Amino acid sequence: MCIALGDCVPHQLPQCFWQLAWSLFGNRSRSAFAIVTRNMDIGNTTAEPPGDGGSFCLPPFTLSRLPRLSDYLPSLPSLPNPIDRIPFYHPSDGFYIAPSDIILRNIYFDLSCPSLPSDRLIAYHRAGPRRTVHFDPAAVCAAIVTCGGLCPGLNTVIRELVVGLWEIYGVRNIFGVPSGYRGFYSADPVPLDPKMVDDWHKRGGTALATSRGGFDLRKIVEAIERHGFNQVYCIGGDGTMRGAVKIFEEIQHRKLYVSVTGIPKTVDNDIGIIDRSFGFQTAVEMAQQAINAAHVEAESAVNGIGLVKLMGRSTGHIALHATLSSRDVDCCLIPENDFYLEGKGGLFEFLDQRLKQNGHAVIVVAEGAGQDLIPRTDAQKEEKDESGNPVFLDVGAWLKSELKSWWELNRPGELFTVKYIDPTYMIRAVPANAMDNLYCTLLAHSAIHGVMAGYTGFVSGPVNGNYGYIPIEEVAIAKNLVNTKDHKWAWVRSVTNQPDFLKV
Ligand SMILES: Nc1ncnc2c1ncn2[C@@H]1O[C@H](COP(=O)(O)OP(=O)(O)OP(=O)(O)O)[C@@H](O)[C@H]1O
Ligand SMILES: O=P(O)(O)OC[C@H]1O[C@](O)(CO)[C@@H](O)[C@@H]1O
Ligand SMILES: [Mg+2]
Repeated sequence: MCIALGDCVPHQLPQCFWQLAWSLFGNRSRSAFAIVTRNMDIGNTTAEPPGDGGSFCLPPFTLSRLPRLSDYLPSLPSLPNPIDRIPFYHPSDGFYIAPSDIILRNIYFDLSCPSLPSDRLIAYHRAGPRRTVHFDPAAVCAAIVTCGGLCPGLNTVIRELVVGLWEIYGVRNIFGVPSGYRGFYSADPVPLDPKMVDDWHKRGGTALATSRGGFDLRKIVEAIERHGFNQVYCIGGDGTMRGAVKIFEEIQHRKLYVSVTGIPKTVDNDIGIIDRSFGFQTAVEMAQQAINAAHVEAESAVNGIGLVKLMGRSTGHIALHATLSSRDVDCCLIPENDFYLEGKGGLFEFLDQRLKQNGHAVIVVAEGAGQDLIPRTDAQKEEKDESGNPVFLDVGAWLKSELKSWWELNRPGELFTVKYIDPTYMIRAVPANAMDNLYCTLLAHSAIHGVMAGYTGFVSGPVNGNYGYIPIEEVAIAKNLVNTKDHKWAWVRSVTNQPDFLKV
């Protein structure tokens, strides 16, 4: 648990902190509280919880340093935020975010640990408009690019970048880069304005088009210079973020007056640090429709199995969340948890029991699960897509065929059917739902505020519900895997009663 205290005098902190903490949360022993003051004193206090009997000391938090254009361009213009002049906003006290406003990466701690690991004590700058900006709106030339696979909400982010830049900051030169990173050097930029993007949030896909591969750093940076772009918004997944890191580093190396920001996108929800990626909720909702259909098909057959393959290259978040929200699933297979088919504790034994009990069963499998079980040629082992991601074999089709062989061998002549549903692209090609649209708007506007304030090489995103600015390198390497040792996975197993697939 963490509390941010606004205007406390540091020496009064323990007293007022506990009063506030206790008024809010009551007597919860072993909760960790970080102390944050306006003058950037962070943590490092010893306080005794009333009635708890113990005392503890939180080490200081480390504020993750955000790159700024002023790191290498010392004489940038410093201008009042144009929001001051917009009648809708009336910026009041507390409207602008100060450099001392931070958010915490972790908000729970185990105080019984002898020393808290420093990588858990990280803080980030809070996202939002700053009092001064380092770009004159009239001189801004913004580029927006979408890379990697589709994800619900891509068009909303583009729309909100255009509308936010135009309406909030008065920027008039905004361009879409067609077809992903390769479009910087192989296509003409498309001018964008609010009228043109007006209904894009209602459309699936990306109106700018996307692609994999084609990352030629020299050509991309030369194109940025040639077109005069000074703000580059890269919307994409982990690969896109790694590419954005390289673009940012090269721009820094060349000392260019160009700010680069990443807006994390991935339907798989495999990007770390941020709470979740946009479009994920929408994808889970769509996945549930496929599970419903599989359940109806399975229930309506004799010894029916409904099999649904969902996206999730290296993570099973979609499968897990769709399973938990559906409650019709008998077994959820994800890449983070190996499984096996035959023998004691295997999938077949489990399904045999379920069919005897219920007459039907539903299996959800993430596309990256069980890949090591599927026989493949040497060429197939080496296959990669244009971005270098491994190409998977169809686990659903393989499982369907294995299930049929198993049944024919063990219960020949008895009725049995497997209905395989593959909604892979359907769950990501749809427009974002209401909550994802809202999320996309906040992401886009946070990114704009950070860029206008002169930050660069950063990603904006929600961390424990608060929007922050995170150095892009950190996001590019942070992976969000399903933790099969935590409560959520235990919850899946308790809902499905599926085996743990730990061979005994
Ligand atoms: N290490 C890297 N360095 C530079 N560019 C990269 C790197 N990895 C990927 N890219 C580029 O980023 C773009 C998108 O990468 P990729 O196809 O892996 O999708 P992604 O951004 O990870 O999104 P998703 O996985 O959600 O579909 C591609 O143009 C690819 O060439
Ligand atoms: O067929 P495509 O467009 O390469 O995308 C497939 C991949 O993209 C994702 O949707 C996102 O990375 C993965 O779940 C999936 O493996
Ligand atoms: Mg990726």
